[in-house]
Amino acid sequence: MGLREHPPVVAENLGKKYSRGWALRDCTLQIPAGRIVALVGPNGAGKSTLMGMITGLLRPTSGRITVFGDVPNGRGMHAAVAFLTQAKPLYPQFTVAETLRYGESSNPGWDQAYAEELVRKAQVPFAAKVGTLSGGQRTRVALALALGKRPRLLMLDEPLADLDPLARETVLRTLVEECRTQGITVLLSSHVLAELEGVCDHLVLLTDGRVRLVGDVDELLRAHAGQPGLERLSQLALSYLRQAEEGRAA
Ligand SMILES: Nc1ncnc2c1ncn2[C@@H]1O[C@H](COP(=O)(O)OP(=O)(O)OP(=O)(O)O)[C@@H](O)[C@H]1O
Repeated sequence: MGLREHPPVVAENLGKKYSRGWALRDCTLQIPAGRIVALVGPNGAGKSTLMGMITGLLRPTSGRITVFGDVPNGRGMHAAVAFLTQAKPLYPQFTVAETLRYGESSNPGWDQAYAEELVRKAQVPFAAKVGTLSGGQRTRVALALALGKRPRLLMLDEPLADLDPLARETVLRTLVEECRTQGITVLLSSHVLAELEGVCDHLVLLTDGRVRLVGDVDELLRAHAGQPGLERLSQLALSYLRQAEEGRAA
């Protein structure tokens, strides 16, 4: 079976236990190709843990995970996956051009022309040192570095958290347009439910290390049709987050 026929992520009874207990338990889900997936859950729900197991940096304690059909081996990320976190590990002393050159030297499938086009679209000067850029500009460079790899799955762990609302909106819109055009599957973790509205077409909602809700947004909304106040993705997610919170308090 080719790369494109395997779903980007398949998890079966996946679990991760740290010294303090289970961070993720009995996680069974598929992330279908081409979707923009919202990964939602309160602090400590297990979102980063799930992403860590997709990258292979974290080993499962139980169950199984495959990424495009392969079991992550911990020896580096799957070539078809790019990962962007809030930390955006860019070298501040590098210029933007040097940063892209670094991307070229460390990624076999690197597309220099595409990465340059993304930087140009963002109007970030190639000669500027990364350390002198604004948060929004740095995010655009980090995004060019991630997309220049030509990934099939792009994972974003709260990458917009340090941006102002306008920059968030611009970066998110650009990102989604780019990924939809290229057919890239996106797994986007965010605490800002409103900004996922109209952007994400699939939802994975975790609470207390368990999958509470998963599926295409259309289908989930249809399944809750007729329930007032559950007409939108953000409302649906909020209602499940509240239920989990109330369950914990009871
Ligand atoms: N290295 C670690 N050692 C011990 N416990 C950990 C470790 N990493 C995460 N945990 C715990 O696992 C649970 C899930 O953490 P995780 O970071 O996956 O949650 P999250 O949903 O990404 O949270 P946030 O929204 O705050 O980023 C938390 O209880 C956390 O304290």
